[in-house]
Amino acid sequence: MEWDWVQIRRDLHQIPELGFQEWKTQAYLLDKLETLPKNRIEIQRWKTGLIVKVNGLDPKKRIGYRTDIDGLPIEEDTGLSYRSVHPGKMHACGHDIHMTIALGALYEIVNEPVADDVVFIFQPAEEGPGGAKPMLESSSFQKWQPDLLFALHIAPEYPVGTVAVKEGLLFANTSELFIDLVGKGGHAAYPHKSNDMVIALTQLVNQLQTIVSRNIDPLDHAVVSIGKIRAGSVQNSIAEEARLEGTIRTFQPETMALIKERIESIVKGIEYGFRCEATIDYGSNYYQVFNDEMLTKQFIELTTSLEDVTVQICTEAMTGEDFGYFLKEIPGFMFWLGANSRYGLHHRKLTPDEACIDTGIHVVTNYIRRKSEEGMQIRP
Ligand SMILES: CC(=O)N[C@@H](CCC[C@H](N)C(=O)O)C(=O)O
Repeated sequence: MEWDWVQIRRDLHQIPELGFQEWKTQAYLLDKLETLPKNRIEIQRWKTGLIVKVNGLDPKKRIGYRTDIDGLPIEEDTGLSYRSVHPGKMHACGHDIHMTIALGALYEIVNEPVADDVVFIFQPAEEGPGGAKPMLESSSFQKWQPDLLFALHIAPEYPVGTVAVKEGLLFANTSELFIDLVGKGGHAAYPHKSNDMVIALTQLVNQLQTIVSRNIDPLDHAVVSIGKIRAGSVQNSIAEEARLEGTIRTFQPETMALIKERIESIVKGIEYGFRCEATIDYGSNYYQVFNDEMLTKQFIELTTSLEDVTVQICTEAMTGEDFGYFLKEIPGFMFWLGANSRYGLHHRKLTPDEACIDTGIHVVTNYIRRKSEEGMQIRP
């Protein structure tokens, strides 16, 4: 049976689910896989994710391809007829496209198998709390652990038909950041009898913004972004509690440690200065995405030879990806796939051009086929 990629993408787009809650998504993927010849594939469920092995004709190695499957807690504002039916949740990072491309490549390989086994990994919780690390450590993953692993991420800023990649560091080290402040609430007319957490929080936000500008070597790179703040409950009451939520990004692991040290000092100062109590939680931390040099070089060569695909060498980005944990253990790489959207990743109006799905399937399938033609070899 022929699959309609655009329809699949739209179906998935409508049902975004947060990390480790991707039950409907898993059921949808299983429904599709159910229609494939039973003797060609084997499936393992892992939490809300899936690991699917397409059996090779004469397997000498396992080639792995990974997609993430979760959505974000963002209210969609695209106005699309197939917009999210889950209020407050959206596929705003392109994982609906990623899943469709994975299904597409899987379908191609099932219909025209290669010599080697090909393992397709549908990984939950990339946006948080992080599915890659526990999945990598699971017995399900280890049963079919691939010898090499690759993945893609859509890139709204590149036109469709573009693959952007580089050897070595591609994505940053990341850490989430949650800080809670507790002071003393009271009537807005009696500020001297309270410890106002609105003031403490705004001071804290401003002071955190001095870390990159004043403590980090200008030749190094780092980001401290606060994406959400919350304090108080009503306009004429002094806020007793406040919370900020953000993220830290660095290219060097040591810079991450330095930033955390500075955050802790600043928070101590806020506690002292505003007579409040603070707690810091670093949430989930992701290891940098570091592309294997030889495999990336070879991927560039193999992809450059494709008609209608332009390969660009990009610079590293401050985005994070828990795919970095896989690459720490298994040789492989990640690349950007041009998706041409006026609005960027994590934007409520993100609208990737669906034409990128065909390019993605083509690039991924071509790499798997060419790699399998090499026999035992993993490295070029
Ligand atoms: C590609 C992408 O956008 N990835 C996310 C990964 C989230 C990491 C974590 N939740 C954090 O905020 O630190 C990103 O935000 O870069």
